[in-house]
Parts: sequence; C-alpha cells; structure tokens
Amino acid sequence: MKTKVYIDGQSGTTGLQIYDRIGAREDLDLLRINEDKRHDIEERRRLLNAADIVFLCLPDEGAREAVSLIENDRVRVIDASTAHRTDPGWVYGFPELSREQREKIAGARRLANPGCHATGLIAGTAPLIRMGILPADYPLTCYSLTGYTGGGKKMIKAYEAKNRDESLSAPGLYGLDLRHKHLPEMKAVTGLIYDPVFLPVVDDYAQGMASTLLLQNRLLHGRPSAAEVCQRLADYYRDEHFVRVRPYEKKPDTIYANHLAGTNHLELIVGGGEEQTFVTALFDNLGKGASGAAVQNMNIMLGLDETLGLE
Ligand SMILES: NC(=O)C1=CN([C@@H]2O[C@H](COP(=O)(O)OP(=O)(O)OC[C@H]3O[C@@H](n4cnc5c(N)ncnc54)[C@H](OP(=O)(O)O)[C@@H]3O)[C@@H](O)[C@H]2O)C=CC1
Ligand SMILES: CC(=O)N[C@@H](CCC(=O)OP(=O)(O)O)C(=O)O
Repeated sequence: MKTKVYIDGQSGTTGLQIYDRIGAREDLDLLRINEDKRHDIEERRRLLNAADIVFLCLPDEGAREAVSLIENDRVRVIDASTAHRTDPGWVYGFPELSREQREKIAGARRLANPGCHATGLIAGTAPLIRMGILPADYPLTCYSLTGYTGGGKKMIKAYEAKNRDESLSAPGLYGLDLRHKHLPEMKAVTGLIYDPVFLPVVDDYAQGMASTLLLQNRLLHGRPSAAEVCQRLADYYRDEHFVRVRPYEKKPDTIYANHLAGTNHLELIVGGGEEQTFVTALFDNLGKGASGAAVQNMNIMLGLDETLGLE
C-alpha cells in the first residue's frame, strides 16, 4: 500500500520544494488539492483526514487551523511553520542532534520541522553544549545570512520584480528588535540559558544560508583552540550523512552562503586560532532549512532510508 501524502500550502515556496523532492516517488500517493480550493476549509479538512502524512507549509495561524481540522488519529503531521516548535506534545525534527532524537522522530505523530535560522545556530551550539565545551550560560552571538526565498512568496516577488527598490541589491539587516521568532526554539533545543544576540541578514540571491557563531576561547570550558573545537564537532557528527564538518584550516577561503543551495547538506566550517573561534553552518534555507529537512523527517517516520529523494 502506498503512503498517502497531502501538502497543505502546496503552491507556496516550501510546499513546492517538498513536491519537487517527492512528486515522482512511487512509494507515495500524493493527494492534490484543486488550486482554486486551496483556501476552502472543507476541502482541506477532507484531504487532511484522508492522508497518512500531512505536510503543513502555511503561516503559523494556518498551521494551527489545519491541526484543529484533523480528526483522524492515523494522520501524522510535519509542520514547517513556527507554530509548534516548542510545544511539548511535538517532536523537534533535527535528527542529527542525537540517536534519541532520531528515535523520537521515527515514532512521531506530530513533528515540528526546525526554523531555517534555528537550524544554523543549533547545528554548532547544541553539540558544543552537550559535550561540555560551551557553557549553557554563554553570552552567545550569531549573525545569519539568508537568501530571499526565506521570506516566502511575498519576498520572492519583491526581489524578482522588474522595477524593484534599489536597496534590495544590498544586504539587509532585519529583526533589529533582536527578538527573532526562532529564539524560543534555539534556547529550548540547545539548553542556552540566555537569549543569543541573533542578527539575521537577507541578501540578493535566492537560496542558501551561512549562520555564524563567534566565540571567545577563554570563555569555553577547557579553553580549547579552534582546531580542537573543530575536531570535537567532527567527532560528534562523524556518522551523519547530511551534517558534516570541514577539516580545520587556519585561514579558510571566503565562504559563500549559496554554496550548498539545492542540497540537503549542512556543512560546519570552523576557523580561528588559540584565542577566538568561529563556527559557520552552511546550508540551503529550502533544503536542510525547510523542505529537504521535512522530507528527511518523513523518511525517518516511515522507517525508510532517510536520504531517499534528497541530494
Ligand atoms: N521559505 C523558507 O525558506 C522557509 C519557510 N518556513 C515556513 O514554512 C511555512 C510556509 O512558508 P513559505 O512556503 O515560505 O510561504 P509562502 O508564502 O511561499 O507560501 C504559503 C502558502 O500557504 C498558503 N496559505 C496561507 N494561508 C493559508 C490558509 N489559511 N489555508 C490554506 N493555505 C494557506 C498560501 O496561499 P496563497 O498561494 O493563496 O498565498 C501559500 O501558497 C511558513 O510557516 C514559513 O515560516 C520554514 C523554513 C524556511
Ligand atoms: C528572509 C526571511 O524573512 N526569513 C524568515 C525565515 C523563514 C523561516 O524559517 O520561517 P519559520 O520560522 O516558519 O521556519 C525570517 O527570518 O523570519
């Protein structure tokens, strides 16, 4: 029997990218909503209850509404929005965190897919705290670069408009109240005690992220060098397919934030020396930062090879 899959929000940015990754799969039966009915609540209710797996690719309110429409206990949900990421009834979909996390994902009925910026911060921070290198009360700072598809259809339209505002040709610092919506999940998943000082930057390219932590080695347990931090992270992720650590280099070449666009890979690059360290997570906001991660999580939930359909 094929697994029935429904994408609520199928014509949005994340929904389309999920479709790209699973549309041709023979083990799945994709339930499609008629485009002109995509906001019809009764038609959505019917499809939401007819599927084995539902992807929610909607704004937060739409995702909450969709969950309230599900009456069938068999339906398993993967929510790409921020709505449920710190909800204790939901499993956080970052399998590389630990073996236990992957097992929780395998059994999840309600799965919250991580935020894109949160993915970048968590990939470096969570293992460093778990390994006792980064103190949980560290005053963490992070700046995170993203392509404009991170802002969904509306932002894509603005960046791709013919007579667009000239300011869009330069990097845009945003979230300047320092209250980005991913802070709660960043803290909940890593165990950080204080809110990180987190500054996102959007720029004039479609896909790709580079999220960078800046660390003072003297404030880390055991005062490791950057090379040692790199080695410990490489050990932590040594068995992973999608999360890798680049071998340490004293002076890496320029990092371009779109380097892993189109893939589900996330690469950690560690640089610096005896006194200071940076850790950059390089990935695709629509890959490991959203749709790729959602498909990886579905594969795990179905007990399949988690790389199925993913580059
Ligand atoms: N873009 C990205 O890189 C990432 C996005 N996300 C999250 O994924 C979710 C989807 O984002 P994204 O795909 O970028 O957004 P888009 O705006 O590109 O797409 C959202 C889609 O949802 C539809 N929609 C909105 N409200 C409803 C509703 N109540 N009922 C039915 N359909 C509805 C929209 O319909 P219509 O076509 O009529 O506008 C649109 O097609 C968001 O929560 C976002 O924060 C998470 C990680 C990364
Ligand atoms: C460029 C841009 O605006 N990016 C979005 C991130 C999109 C995202 O990750 O949203 P979720 O929390 O739903 O996952 C932002 O920073 O709010």
